[in-house]
Amino acid sequence: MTDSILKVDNISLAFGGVKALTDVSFEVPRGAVFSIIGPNGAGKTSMLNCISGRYRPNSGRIQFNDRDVTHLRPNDRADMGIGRTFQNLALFGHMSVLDNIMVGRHHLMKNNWLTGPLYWASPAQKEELAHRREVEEIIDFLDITHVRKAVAGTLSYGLRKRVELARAMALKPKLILLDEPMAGMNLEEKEDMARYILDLNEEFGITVVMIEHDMGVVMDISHEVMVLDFGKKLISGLPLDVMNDEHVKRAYLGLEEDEVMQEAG
Ligand SMILES: Nc1ncnc2c1ncn2[C@@H]1O[C@H](COP(=O)(O)OP(=O)(O)OP(=O)(O)O)[C@@H](O)[C@H]1O
Repeated sequence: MTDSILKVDNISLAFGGVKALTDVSFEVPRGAVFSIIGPNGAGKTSMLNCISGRYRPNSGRIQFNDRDVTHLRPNDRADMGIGRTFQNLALFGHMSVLDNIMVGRHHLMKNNWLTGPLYWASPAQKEELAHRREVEEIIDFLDITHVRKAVAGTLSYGLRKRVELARAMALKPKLILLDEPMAGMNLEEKEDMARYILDLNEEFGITVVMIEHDMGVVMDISHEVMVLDFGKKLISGLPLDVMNDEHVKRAYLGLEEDEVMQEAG
């Protein structure tokens, strides 16, 4: 039996008359890179928002590590180990890279503003140092040491996306939700980001659920792929099986088989 870190059962979500998701069920194996693909408006971001707790589904159930989290708030889910990045950049542009990443760390710190005035007491100081060390490790891992003191807003788009990933990793997630991590990137930046995603999956053991439009990337780095179409699940399975599925080719890709394979590089 597969060990699933995430189990999504019959999730439905509507905005007024718009059915964003209809009875979507799937499981994400622990340790997998799981990609969600589908045309614009298919419900991909809505699904991610249901998992992170930003949206409350109208019906269905979401289990994380065998705990029902359907009714938990986003912060509680973050505490349990669900991290995320957003489709649009959500960094504090005026703050340094280091401070932006420390924000991601905040919820792990026991010594908060209440104990802040006691900063000089050694436990708080030790804790701060330990956090800094782990954050520096992430900075090193993502090769952003050279910009750690830079103001985030001044960095290139590709670098800012990497800082955002660092901030999500700082939360020490067991599961990370990535909403189009490569959108707007050039080829080189995409290749770098794909490498970091694979490494964080393999080296840090973080399970990845990712929305991505670039089929080459999806085919390259995913262990499993799910296709959404008009809020419904079309299929999920191994990348090649999904790409070769007749419904997927017709409904989503609109490509002939040889073109599909070409797209996948
Ligand atoms: N907050 C919201 N209020 C109203 N409608 C919404 C909201 N969020 C999503 N929708 C609608 O739900 C449907 C699914 O949208 P969603 O953003 O989840 O799709 P998507 O697959 O992520 O699309 P894209 O690839 O364009 O990001 C769309 O019809 C969208 O207009």
